[in-house]
Amino acid sequence: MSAVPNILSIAGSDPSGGAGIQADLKSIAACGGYGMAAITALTAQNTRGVTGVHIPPAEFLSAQLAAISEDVRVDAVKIGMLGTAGAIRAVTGWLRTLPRVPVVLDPVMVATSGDRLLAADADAALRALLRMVDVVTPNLAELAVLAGEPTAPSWERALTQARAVAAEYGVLVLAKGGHLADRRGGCPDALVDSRGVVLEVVADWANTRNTHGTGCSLSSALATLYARTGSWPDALRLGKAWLGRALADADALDVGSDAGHGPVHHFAGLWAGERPPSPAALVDTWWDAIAGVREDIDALAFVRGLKDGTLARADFEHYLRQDALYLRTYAQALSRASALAPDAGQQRFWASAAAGCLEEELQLHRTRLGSGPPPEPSATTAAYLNHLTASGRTYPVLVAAILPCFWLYQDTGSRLAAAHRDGHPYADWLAAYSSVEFDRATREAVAVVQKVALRAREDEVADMRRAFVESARHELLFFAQTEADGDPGGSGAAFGSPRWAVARAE
Ligand SMILES: Nc1ncnc2c1ncn2[C@@H]1O[C@H](COP(=O)(O)OP(=O)(O)OP(=O)(O)O)[C@@H](O)[C@H]1O
Ligand SMILES: Cc1ncc(COP(=O)(O)O)c(N)n1
Repeated sequence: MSAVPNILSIAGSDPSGGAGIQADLKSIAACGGYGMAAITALTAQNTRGVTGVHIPPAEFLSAQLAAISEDVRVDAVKIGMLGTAGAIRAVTGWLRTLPRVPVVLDPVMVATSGDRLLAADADAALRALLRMVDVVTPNLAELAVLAGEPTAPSWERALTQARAVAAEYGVLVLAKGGHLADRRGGCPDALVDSRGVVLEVVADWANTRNTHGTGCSLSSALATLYARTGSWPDALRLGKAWLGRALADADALDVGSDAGHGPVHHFAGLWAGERPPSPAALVDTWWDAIAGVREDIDALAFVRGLKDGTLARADFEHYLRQDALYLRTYAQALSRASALAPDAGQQRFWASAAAGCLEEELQLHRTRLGSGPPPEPSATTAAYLNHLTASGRTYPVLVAAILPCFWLYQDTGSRLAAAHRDGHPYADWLAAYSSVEFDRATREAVAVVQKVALRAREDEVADMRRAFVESARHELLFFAQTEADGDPGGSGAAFGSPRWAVARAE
């Protein structure tokens, strides 16, 4: 069996190419699927609105669907504009003839332009179809119609409506925040079941008029990515990241007049050399993979003592001395990442992280330890440094190895920050790792590594993930080391040598 899933869109045609089956086929291809389309309706529309709708007989829709399923394995279905109750019945009848297949329903009722795309008498048929699908993806107005309420005035209310719809129809509801009036937070979407939110993802707002067809695009991306991953939350994470890229670059296309809403750029990532979204390349899944390491870090006597202030001063100073050694080499790793970076933005980010690491974090150590001679690295420190050094051969693996030091400190630091109180003996440490600046730097580091992972080859992505997990394990061991198991003079060969020159020469 091919690894490329066959995805069927049952939807209307938008001849201007931004919404409907045209958007679906582009989205399916961009997300790594083979796209098929059974057409429910022809619209005459452009970026400014719909001027006509022609609906072929429902029997002809049934004939298209039968022709497909008699010959082609269908791995997932996306349903968009249906137009009439007759078309909906044709689809429900056809779905009953199939073996179990994942279905995403985008309940297209009204276009962004305000034009009606579903007959008023089709309501009951649509509700019957709802019971047969896995996920329904209404916008705020459609969600309100399904819930039988006025449009939600807030995101919290939308989530309550989504939960009610999920319970009534036995489906997952993807509530979408694209039409939220309050734009202070990012643009949220949430996958909701009858018990509440399963996953919420928040994207930056794209500052563009060109949002025509975002709902069509997201729902077909979801169907495709579910067929590839077998997980609705993963499909949402990947689909939302992909759509964010398509929205961010929408203005690079020149489709329609300024008065209209143009399409998103479905192939923005692919044309820039990225691969179709892949779950392995999702940095969030790496983070999930180290959940056990994170729990172990929280459970360490060292971390608990750091939090409540009971940690012995000698243990903290031993840790700090090793950390000072570590940070000098870590700054070299950051500088090497800067040297290898493919563009000026990433080059600057890593260079400023290296400078920040040397200036601010080491300052903390100097204040605490004075300026005595550097100690020898313990075996634990040396092992971590050697891992960083060995990871320095390629940029993708290096930045993946660098990331846990940001992410785990930001994560641990933000939770320890709650323990901050006047007179806390380690207040300066707690403040350094829970600062707004460190949060921002960590978010940017995650975003850069995510960008690199999406461009990397599959074997490189696997190496990146391994390097990330390995660094996370070293972080745990680093926190866990105490004076007692340090081994001054041990395998500390890595420190103090021009390690990147060594790494290159190997
Ligand atoms: N300006 C924006 N910036 C970022 N994401 C957006 C923006 N507008 C819409 N989205 C995202 O696009 C997807 C579609 O959301 P929306 O709520 O607009 O649904 P829709 O109305 O069905 O779409 P359409 O505009 O195609 O009708 C969601 O993932 C939403 O979060
Ligand atoms: C054929 C067709 N299907 C769906 C939509 C909804 O998309 P949007 O709300 O972005 O206009 C549309 N305009 N045309």
